[in-house]
Amino acid sequence: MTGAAYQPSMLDLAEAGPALTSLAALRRHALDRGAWVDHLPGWVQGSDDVLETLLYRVDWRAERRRMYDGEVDVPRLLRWYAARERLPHELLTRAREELNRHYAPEPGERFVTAGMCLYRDGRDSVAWHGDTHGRSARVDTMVAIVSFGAPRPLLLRPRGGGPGLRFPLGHGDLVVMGGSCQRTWEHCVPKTTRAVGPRVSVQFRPAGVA
Ligand SMILES: O=C(O)CCC(=O)C(=O)O
Ligand SMILES: [Fe+2]
Repeated sequence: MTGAAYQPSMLDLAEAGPALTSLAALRRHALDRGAWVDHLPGWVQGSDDVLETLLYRVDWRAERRRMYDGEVDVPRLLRWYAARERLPHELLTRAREELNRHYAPEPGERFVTAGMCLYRDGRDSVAWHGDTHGRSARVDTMVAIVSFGAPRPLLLRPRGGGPGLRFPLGHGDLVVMGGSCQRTWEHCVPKTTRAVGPRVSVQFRPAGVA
C-alpha cells in the first residue's frame, strides 16, 4: 500500500450494483398549456445490469391491436406491473421510491404501476399519443420514464399543431412528463432505419392512469 486514499476500482463499483444519482440535477422544461417535462440524463449508473435483467428475465408479451377491419401486431413487446407486483430489478423499486420522495410536493399522485416496453430494434416504435386512458384524460398527472439500452428519441408535439421537442433518451436517462402534458401534448418514439439495439422503457404511473 502506498498510503494513498482508497479509490474504489471499476470492479468494486460493478459489484456495488447499479445506483441512482441525485434528482436535484433534474432540469425542467416548461411547455405551454400547463405542461412540463423534467429531464435527467444518466440518472441510473451501472445500467447494464438492469438492462440485462429486463431483457432476459421479464416475460415479455406480444400484443395485437384492432385496426380498421383487421388486426395488427403492436410494434413492441409489453409487460405491465400492477401496484403490488414485485418489479424485476431491485433498482426499479428504489427508483420508484426516489421519484415518489422527490415529487411528493407536486400535485398529482404517487407512482405505483410500472409499464414496460421492449423495442427490439429500429422497426419497433410507439405512434403519436397521450397517456389518456383513465383519469389522465381529465386531470393533471405525471408519467416518469426510465430508459435502458439503445438511445431512442422521445418526441413531443402540442395537440393541434405547433413546434415540438425532442429528448434523446439514452441508457439510464430519466424523463418525467407532468402537468397537462398527456391531455394537451402528444408523444411518440419513431421508427428508425438506423441499426439500433434493443431499448427497454419503464414507465411509472399513478393508479388509474394509463
Ligand atoms: O418508450 C417510451 O419511452 C414511451 C412509451 C409510451 O409513451 C407509452 O407506453 O405510453
Ligand atoms: Fe405514452
